[in-house]
Amino acid sequence: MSSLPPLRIAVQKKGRLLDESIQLLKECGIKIDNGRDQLKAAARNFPIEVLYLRNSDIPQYIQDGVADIGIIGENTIIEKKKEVEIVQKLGFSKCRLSLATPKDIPYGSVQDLDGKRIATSYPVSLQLFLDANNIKADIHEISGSVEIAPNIGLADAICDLVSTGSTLFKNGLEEQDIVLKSEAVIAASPKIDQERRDILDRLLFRVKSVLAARNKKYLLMNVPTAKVDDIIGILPGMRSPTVLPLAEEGWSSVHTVIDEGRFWDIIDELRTSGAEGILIVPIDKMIL
Ligand SMILES: Nc1ncnc2c1ncn2[C@@H]1O[C@H](COP(=O)(O)OP(=O)(O)OP(=O)(O)O)[C@@H](O)[C@H]1O
Ligand SMILES: O=P(O)(O)OC[C@H]1O[C@H](OP(=O)(O)OP(=O)(O)O)[C@H](O)[C@@H]1O
Ligand SMILES: [Mg+2]
Repeated sequence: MSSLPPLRIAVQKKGRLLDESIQLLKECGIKIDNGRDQLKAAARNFPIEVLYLRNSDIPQYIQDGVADIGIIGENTIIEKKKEVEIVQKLGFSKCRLSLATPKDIPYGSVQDLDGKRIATSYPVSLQLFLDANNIKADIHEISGSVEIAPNIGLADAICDLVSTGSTLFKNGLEEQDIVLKSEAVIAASPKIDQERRDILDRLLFRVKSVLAARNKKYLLMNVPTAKVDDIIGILPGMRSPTVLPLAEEGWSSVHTVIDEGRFWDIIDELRTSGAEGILIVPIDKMIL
C-alpha cells in the first residue's frame, strides 16, 4: 500500500445512487473495507477513502474540499449552486427535472404557468427556468411526495424528477416541459491538490475503461472464407475486424466488438450470409 494521501470520495449514504456508485468502484478493482455505518471507509488496494454522506450535502463538501470528489446527480449540483468541476459523466441515474400538470387540465405552453403555484423540491432549478422564460409563478417548496400536491389543492403544477414517468402517471399528472436533464457524474473540488489530482487521473482511467465496456460485446463467429467480405459489410461501424484462418480449409474466424443492442439487429443477416458458431462474450474492461 502506498503512502499517498488518499483521495476522499463522497458517495450517497443511502438512496438511488449508492448501489451503482459502489458497483462502479468495485468494477474499477477497488476493494472497500465495508462500513456504511462507519460513514468513512478506506480502500485496501487503492489510495481512496469513501465518505458516505447525505446526497444533498455532497456538493457543499466537494466545494469546500472536505471531499476531493463525489458521485452525485448533476441536478443536485445545479440546485445547490456549487462550484465543482464535472470530470466524468457516468451514464446511470438518468432522469429529467420536469414540469407536470393534472392531465385533465388543458396545457398549451409554459406561459400557462404564469401566476400559478408550482410545488417542487428543486426551487433553485425551477426559478432559473422560470426566469429564462419570463414567467412569474409562486414556488411552493416541499421536500418529498411532490406529485401529490395538485391532488390535495396545494399547487396547480409540480416540478420534480422523472425517469419512467410512472409516478406522474399514477398521480394523474402529465409531463409538460423539461427543466433540465441529469445523470450521475463524478465532480471534483476546486481545492483538490496535485497529489490527489494524480490519484483522480488514475481512477478516471479505470472508470473510463469500465464505462467503455458496458453494453459492448465481443462477437466471434466462424465464416466461410469466401463470405468474409459479406460478413464484414454487415458488421456495423467496424473498420477492421480480426479475421483468422481456421484449421479447417476454407473457413475463417471473424472477431469484432459490437454494441449489444445492435447485435440483435444483424443476427439474421449474419446467419443468412453463412456465419456459424456465433459467440457473444461480455467485455470486462476496454482500454481506449
Ligand atoms: N426516478 C429517478 N430515476 C433516476 N434517477 C433519479 C430518480 N430520482 C432521483 N434520481 C437521481 O438520483 C439522485 C439521488 O436521488 P435520491 O432520491 O436517492 O436522493 P434524495 O432523496 O434526493 O436525497 P436528499 O434528500 O438527501 O437530496 C437525484 O439527485 C437524481 O440525480
Ligand atoms: O418517473 P419515475 O420512474 O416514477 O421516478 C420519479 C420519482 O422518483 C423520485 O422519487 P424517489 O423514488 O427517489 O423518492 P424520494 O422522494 O424519496 O426521493 C422522484 O422524486 C419521483 O417521485
Ligand atoms: Mg428521490
